[in-house]
Amino acid sequence: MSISDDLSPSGAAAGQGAAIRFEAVSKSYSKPGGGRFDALSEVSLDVTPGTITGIIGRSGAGKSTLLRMVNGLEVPSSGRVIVAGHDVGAARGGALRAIRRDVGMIFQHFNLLASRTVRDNIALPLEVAGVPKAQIKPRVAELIERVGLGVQADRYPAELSGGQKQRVGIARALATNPKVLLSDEATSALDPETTQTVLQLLRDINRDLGLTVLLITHEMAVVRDIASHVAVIDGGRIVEAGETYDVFVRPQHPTTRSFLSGVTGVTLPDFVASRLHETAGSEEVIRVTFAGQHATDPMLALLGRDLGISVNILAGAVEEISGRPFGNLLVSLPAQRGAEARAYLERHNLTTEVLGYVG
Ligand SMILES: Nc1ncnc2c1ncn2[C@@H]1O[C@H](COP(=O)(O)OP(=O)(O)OP(=O)(O)O)[C@@H](O)[C@H]1O
Repeated sequence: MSISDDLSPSGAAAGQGAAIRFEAVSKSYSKPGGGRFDALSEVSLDVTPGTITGIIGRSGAGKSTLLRMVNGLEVPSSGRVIVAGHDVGAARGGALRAIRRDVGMIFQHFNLLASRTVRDNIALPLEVAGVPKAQIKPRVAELIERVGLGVQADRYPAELSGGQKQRVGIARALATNPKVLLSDEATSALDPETTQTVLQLLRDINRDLGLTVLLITHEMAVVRDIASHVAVIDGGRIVEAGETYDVFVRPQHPTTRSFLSGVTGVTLPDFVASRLHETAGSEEVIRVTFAGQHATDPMLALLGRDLGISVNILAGAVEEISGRPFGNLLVSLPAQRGAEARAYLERHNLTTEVLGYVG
């Protein structure tokens, strides 16, 4: 059942166009010793229908609080969360239940019932929704097929691997045909290989069902691998948001940069990192980011040819984000020519960032 079948029209005009809209959402909690603590401050974000959108932040940044507002598990202290045109915080009773049917959720620790088989875990939301038994059976079989658990259908959670448990979680979340799937660190407890298979399943579901996926994570690699859009949250505020590719290529905020330094290739070799300092030295160490068609351009060779500046390559990688090439190089060059070299590279649409100095 869709939300609109069940809800009063009062909120219907709100949040048009966005699958989920956060409108100046704040949340504060009482502190044990008195006073208030702001877990979220004035968060505004539109999640485009059909996208996979990642919210990334450190522990305590407010990710879970934000996610849990989408299905009404948390209520904003001020502001509104609009899902498919309806104000979640204002919904009660049948209206809130309808929203929850339209918003599936998967969890880091799977949250399966140990006493129920795979089949019966997946059936649970349908039972709760009052779906007739005769309809539950074929629906569960279809879901088991979709997540590739045919062999395990009659096993209990304790007999499954982490990846299989998460597949059950995904099937259960899809049972009521939601429009939105929330993912709360769904791959954080899984090894890298299993993570990739679960991310692939989420991608397939997003593509095949046109479902909007909103995921929270503290790993930029997850965002890179799956999300078309990303919002970076820091201290309860969104500090940067946009298409993943743009945020990777032109990160604006230091928090975004620090998340990116773990994934975009390229960590400084130890022998350079240990000598790096902030005050001027004879060699400047810079990060050069290449995007789109420039990823394969021999810009550093041109720098030598046009300006006579020779560059040492310290580390580098070219990868693909949202199907587009993206390269990242760490180089050192003579510090007295640094500004000139960076201006040249920027003129050729590369992005540069000074990391420090050696010598
Ligand atoms: N019920 C609550 N009462 C008081 N403080 C809370 C409550 N829930 C969350 N907080 C606080 O709000 C802040 C944000 O918590 P939240 O769980 O949203 O962060 P998070 O980014 O999801 O972190 P993690 O990745 O560690 O789960 C934290 O400082 C947390 O301690």
